[in-house]
Amino acid sequence: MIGSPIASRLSSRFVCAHCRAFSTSRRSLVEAQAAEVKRLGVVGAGQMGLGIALVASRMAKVPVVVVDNSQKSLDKDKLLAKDVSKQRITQSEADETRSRLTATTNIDDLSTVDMVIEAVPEIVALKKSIFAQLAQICPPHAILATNTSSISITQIARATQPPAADPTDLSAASRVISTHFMNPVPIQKGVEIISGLQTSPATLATALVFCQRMGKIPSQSADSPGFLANRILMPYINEAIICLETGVGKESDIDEIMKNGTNVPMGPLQLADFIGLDTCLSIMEVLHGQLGDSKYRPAVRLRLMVEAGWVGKKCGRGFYKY
Ligand SMILES: NC(=O)c1ccc[n+]([C@@H]2O[C@H](COP(=O)([O-])OP(=O)(O)OC[C@H]3O[C@@H](n4cnc5c(N)ncnc54)[C@H](O)[C@@H]3O)[C@@H](O)[C@H]2O)c1
Repeated sequence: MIGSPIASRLSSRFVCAHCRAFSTSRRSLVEAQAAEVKRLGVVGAGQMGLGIALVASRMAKVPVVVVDNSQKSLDKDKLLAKDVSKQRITQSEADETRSRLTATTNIDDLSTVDMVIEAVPEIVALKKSIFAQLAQICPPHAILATNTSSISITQIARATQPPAADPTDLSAASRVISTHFMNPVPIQKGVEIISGLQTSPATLATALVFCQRMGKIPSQSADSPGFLANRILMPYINEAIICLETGVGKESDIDEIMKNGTNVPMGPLQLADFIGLDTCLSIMEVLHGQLGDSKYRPAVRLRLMVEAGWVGKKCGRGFYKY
């Protein structure tokens, strides 16, 4: 979809007055095609899903149904407490944001949403099974979005059709799209929007407009392994891990030189810990498997860390201890 009329309509930040007028008319075309999202569903209440739910509630002010198969993930008594104590948000804003969230372990509770965003772990079979269920449970107009970091949207969309179904019946598949939010969702402005082969222009328009209502700045990528953000970011992180395992540098030196030398808030190993080493490994496997180039081979140390269960900040240990 890169370069499509829809792609160009939102990239009007640095254009001349003439082009801006042109883009504005394109933007209204998109807005005209977009459906209003009055109620959102989120599947997976981990670090990304919870962030998406909070930002949608706070910024777009929509009720959000949050589904997770683990009650532990849904028990978030202290949600937003840190933001209140750091004065990033007032107590009443936090109360209002929380009041729009409904937590449940029952995926059938998504039967009344206009859009759902899936954020379960980066496992192909799991995502496919969730989308097969969403196609059955959600209303026939609902947008079915995934937060996948690397899995093909076309492949996920195909999972909404039973295996024996006619592949040209796009009633559900045309509503599948990726809204790939960046971590941490409340802070990062960027979101990558990726259409599969089956995605309709109306689905794209609805996703673009809703992400803007959430206060995000969408960029579009083709449905290609890793899309844009992880095609660039993950080989960088993987190379940092190879530098560590081959003794080119130790953790602190690798992170400090990249932090102080490229003006990023954290170095690649610390960033990997924040993303989750399990997620990093899954993405490298997708890049390696689907692009077939040995330059995407996951670092041996990355695989070992995941095997040890040291998957980063979320478990208390990764390249650093938390
Ligand atoms: N972590 C990042 O930096 C990052 C950034 C962008 C995109 N992503 C993508 O977002 C997705 C989620 O990543 P995360 O880091 O939030 O993972 P996470 O492990 O923090 O959370 C996943 C959640 O999904 C729940 N879950 C598992 N199976 C489920 C099921 N069958 N039904 C309902 N809930 C289920 C788990 O209980 C957990 O709460 C992945 O696709 C990942 O690639 C992650």
